[in-house]
Amino acid sequence: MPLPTANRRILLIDDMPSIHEDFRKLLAPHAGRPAATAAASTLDDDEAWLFGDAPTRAAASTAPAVPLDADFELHSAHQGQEGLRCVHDALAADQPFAMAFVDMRMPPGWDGVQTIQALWQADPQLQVVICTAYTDHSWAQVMQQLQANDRLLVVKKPFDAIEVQQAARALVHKWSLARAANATREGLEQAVAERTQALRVHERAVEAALDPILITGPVEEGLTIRYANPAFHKVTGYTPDEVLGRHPRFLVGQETGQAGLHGLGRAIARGREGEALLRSYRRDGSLFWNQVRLAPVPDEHGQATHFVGILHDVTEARAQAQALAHQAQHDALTGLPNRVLLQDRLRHAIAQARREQTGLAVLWLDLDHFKDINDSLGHAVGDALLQGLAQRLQSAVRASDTVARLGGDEFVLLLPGIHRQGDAGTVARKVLAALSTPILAQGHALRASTSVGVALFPQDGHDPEQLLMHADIAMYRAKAEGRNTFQYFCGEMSQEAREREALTQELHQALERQEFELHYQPRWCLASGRMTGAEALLRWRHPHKGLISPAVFIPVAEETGLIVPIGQWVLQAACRQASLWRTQGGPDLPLSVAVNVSARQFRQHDLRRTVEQALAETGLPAHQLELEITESLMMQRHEVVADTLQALRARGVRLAIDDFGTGYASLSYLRDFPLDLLKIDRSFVQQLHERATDRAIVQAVQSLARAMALTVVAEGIETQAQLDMLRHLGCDQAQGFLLARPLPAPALADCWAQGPHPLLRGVTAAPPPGPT
Ligand SMILES: Nc1nc2c(ncn2[C@@H]2O[C@H](COP(=O)(O)O[C@H]3[C@@H](O)[C@H](n4cnc5c(=O)[nH]c(N)nc54)O[C@@H]3COP(=O)(O)O)[C@@H](O)[C@H]2O)c(=O)[nH]1
Repeated sequence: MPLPTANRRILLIDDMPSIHEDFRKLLAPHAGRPAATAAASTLDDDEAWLFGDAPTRAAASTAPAVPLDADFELHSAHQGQEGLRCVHDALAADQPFAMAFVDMRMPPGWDGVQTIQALWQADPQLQVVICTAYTDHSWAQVMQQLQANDRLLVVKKPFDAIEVQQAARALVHKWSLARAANATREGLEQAVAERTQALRVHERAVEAALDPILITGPVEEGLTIRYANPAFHKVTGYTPDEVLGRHPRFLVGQETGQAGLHGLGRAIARGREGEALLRSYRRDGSLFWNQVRLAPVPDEHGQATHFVGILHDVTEARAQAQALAHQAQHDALTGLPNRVLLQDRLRHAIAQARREQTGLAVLWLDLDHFKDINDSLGHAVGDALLQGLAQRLQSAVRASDTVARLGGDEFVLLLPGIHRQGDAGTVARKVLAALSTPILAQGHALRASTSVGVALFPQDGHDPEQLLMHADIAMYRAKAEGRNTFQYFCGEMSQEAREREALTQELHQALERQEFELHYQPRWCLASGRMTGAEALLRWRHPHKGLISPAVFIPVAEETGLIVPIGQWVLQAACRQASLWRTQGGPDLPLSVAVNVSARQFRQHDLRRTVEQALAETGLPAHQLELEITESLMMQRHEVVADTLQALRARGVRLAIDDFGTGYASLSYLRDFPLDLLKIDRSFVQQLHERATDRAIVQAVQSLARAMALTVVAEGIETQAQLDMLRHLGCDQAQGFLLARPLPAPALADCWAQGPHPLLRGVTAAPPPGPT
């Protein structure tokens, strides 16, 4: 530490003014003298100037003064009290005196001893010279009273100039040294205090840390534990006493071959930091995942004297991360792999198939009529069905196969190691068979038939996207083929899929551009031969392709949901037309109009409101509107369908079952639903002559309907023979190409105007024939 700037401030306390003069000459000879004089002075001049011829000076002159390299700064006080004030003032101004010359006898004030005691009390650093010719006390007593003789010199009068100067020089220098030593000591003390506090902070941090911390000795001493913080005990269950002196490896139990341990070992050997994830064990034997960070503590030569190990129990975080990863790759409802994981597995399976020169199959499954179940029985039942289905599928295939759910009712099976196309078909059949037994879903035994599309690697695609797309396309074909079946992908299907997509786009546009129109197929009363109503049949007047049959686009409209807005339009247009006929023909033209309503319209739309709106806007009496629904609709949740039908019926709308006899529903719906008409499907009509069973069915339907006061309409009559037979069988009404094809609205009005149908004029219905 550098010496503080030299302090040459001296305080002289003496009651004799002449003494002050003498000291000034001796210690500050240049003060008040012109610089040139001072520079030119010689030793003799100085002596003469200093001591002159005063009595005390005569004695002093015996020891001539040495020229000073610099003046001292001399301050005067003539009494002890005054001297003390000077010391106080100097300290307050942060300009302490380095030393003081104090006269021993200064009547009437304090004597030298009292003065010095007071001065030291104010400034313990002050160096003091007692100046005296004699003393009232012995020197031993003086020294004993002052008790600090290392800061005290005695100069006896008469003064020796050299002695005074040397005392001044020496004590001023001593003051500076003492001051520097003090500063150094204080600095050191402060550094030690700060360091101690810093250590306390670090120690506290280690103690308070939530993560376990271990400190070991060096490798040479076996890397044994020297310290374990409280968190170590909390996390592992081991007390410090149980671990001190042990190698930290004991935490991994028998699992000393862990890769992480090798990594840490290398870091320790190189004296570097290391990190590893270790399977570790608590005192109670339970596993915890331990993220260890190890840091050497090097000495001044870079040698590690200790290692600090910070342990982090990541068991929970790891479990959460794993759960999240699982969640990201699995379907929450069924727990099956989702699309992300499926694609990953598919990529691996393709790579493996390539390596092993084998094949694989992708089966795309879509539940038949799942939406009906979901909407009619509720989502909880739908979910339970999907869960049951997931289990069924898993047990139908091998553990090495993947069953994934892509969402909704779409599942995919990935079958690696398929060598022949037939093998995939075998699995598809197995799956269909597995689903043939009903699945119990929240108390409902549901038969979940499915349509399956099969795509094979390598022939149907080389990457996951292509294979999935082609399996999906094949599934659509399976659906088109009547569902509950499977189809292999073939090239032409891609074309079909593209066409279906294009058709969907065009249907959207058709709705916007109002390219739809309705044709009306009349229905005739077999007894009177008069037209009773007409079935509204949708047509699409395509700007380039001409008139398109609904058979082409209705299935796509149903699939895509477009049937809902299209159906709304049909209902409006049919009611408007029937109302127009009524206006034109008056009450004499009480034609009812029949509108086909698809199951999807029931599902996705508030049909009651649509019907109500159509009737209200067109003014058509409700009893002139007939809604044709299919038997499959009856399969849906009874109460919902029944409620809607009841409400419509209560409103006066008539209800007909279309294609009667082709669905799978139980006949109980005839009892449960408020029906008005049964329309016998044309498949029974067309072979009436060839098939006695069809005749029997028609006859049975007729009897049933009569018993339930329902009107029976036979549709699809193409020949006179069919007409005759139906008349014999007692049908109420007839519809078919024989009588009239679907007609544009104006043509239908003309047809009505012609009165009873020529083929039905003057004929009365014959009694039903006997059994054949
Ligand atoms: N949801 C809706 N479905 C509709 C609507 N309009 C029609 N459709 C359905 O489209 C299917 C095909 O209808 P279309 O081509 O109009 O055929 C109808 C008749 O033309 C046809 N028909 C009538 N008589 C005969 C016949 O003697 N021979 C014969 N081969 N075909 C005949 O039958 C169809 C009417 O059938 P159906 O509805 O079952 O009474 C068809 O399924 C329509 O339902 C619509 O607006 N919405």
